[in-house]
Amino acid sequence: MSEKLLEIKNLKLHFNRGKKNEVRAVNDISFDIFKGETLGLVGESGCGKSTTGRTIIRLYNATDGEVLFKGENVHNAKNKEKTLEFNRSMQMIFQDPYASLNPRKKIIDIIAEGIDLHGLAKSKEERTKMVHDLLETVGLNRDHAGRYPHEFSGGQRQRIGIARALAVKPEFIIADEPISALDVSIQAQVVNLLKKLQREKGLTYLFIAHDLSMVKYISDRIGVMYFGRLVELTTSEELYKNPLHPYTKSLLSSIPLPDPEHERKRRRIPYNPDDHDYEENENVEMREVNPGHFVLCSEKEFKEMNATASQASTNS
Ligand SMILES: Nc1ncnc2c1ncn2[C@@H]1O[C@H](COP(=O)(O)OP(=O)(O)OP(=O)(O)O)[C@@H](O)[C@H]1O
Repeated sequence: MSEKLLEIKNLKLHFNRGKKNEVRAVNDISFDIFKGETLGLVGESGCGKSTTGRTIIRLYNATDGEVLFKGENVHNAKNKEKTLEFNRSMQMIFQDPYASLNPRKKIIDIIAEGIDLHGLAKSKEERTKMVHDLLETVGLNRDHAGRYPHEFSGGQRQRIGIARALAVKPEFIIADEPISALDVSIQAQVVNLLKKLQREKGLTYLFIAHDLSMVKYISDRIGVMYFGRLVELTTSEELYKNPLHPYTKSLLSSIPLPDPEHERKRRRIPYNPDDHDYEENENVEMREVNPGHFVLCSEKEFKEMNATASQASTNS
């Protein structure tokens, strides 16, 4: 899993740029996404997860920085064909499947939007067959093609959203809180469908979530965001076992524990951002504290983390 599908380099997205009240929704973040992996992106509401996803996929023009897809800059495509190819290769699944499905369109036309746009079907029959196959792929059936969005449950609508994304044979899918609007009983079904599709089609996911237990289950690696910054990035296992950034520690301590006895004693570890002078301190960057484990820190913090890590390994 070492081939880079996407490289996000010093990406920035500021709203109201140049004016007062500028919101640095994405503030200089860099990371790679490897082919075939699921990279989870977590953090509290408003930290910039959705804006990061939307900027990667070009729903927003980046204020600064680069997004490379297979080595090519997606914000600066060299011609119209390239732009269309990026549009096709990178798809998005949204949180609220109802809001993202046109209520006046039949399911067949919703799913076939991308097929039509990219001219992927040679005939009407082929278009219909493609939609029928897609419906079956996502666990629905061909009879659903002639119905309208309001005739479906939340989970079924999300399956329709997934079929629409798959219709153009993408390589990379951003799933932006795809299960948060669904009943808990349905959430695992949709996540399992996404995992199955990933295995079968070799898809790569950026999975945006604030439910920390579900994101652990689906992700190979997880990035933690705080106020527009990526503060930590490592494998799911390592993140939960050995969180290093104080904000990650605080965020993980907010997860309720299943055992009522432990849950009663659980306290959220406070996080004080004033402990880090990130805006002023140019010395702060993502540093690799352990192999593959990146933490946003100053050189001083980096040395302290390394000293703690070697102390821990001496003691064990
Ligand atoms: N279109 C916009 N115009 C101005 N500010 C925006 C816009 N969209 C988002 N923001 C601001 O950018 C910041 C990041 O928002 P974003 O939606 O990316 O966060 P998030 O982590 O995805 O949150 P949530 O989990 O609530 O979706 C927030 O301060 C938000 O208010």
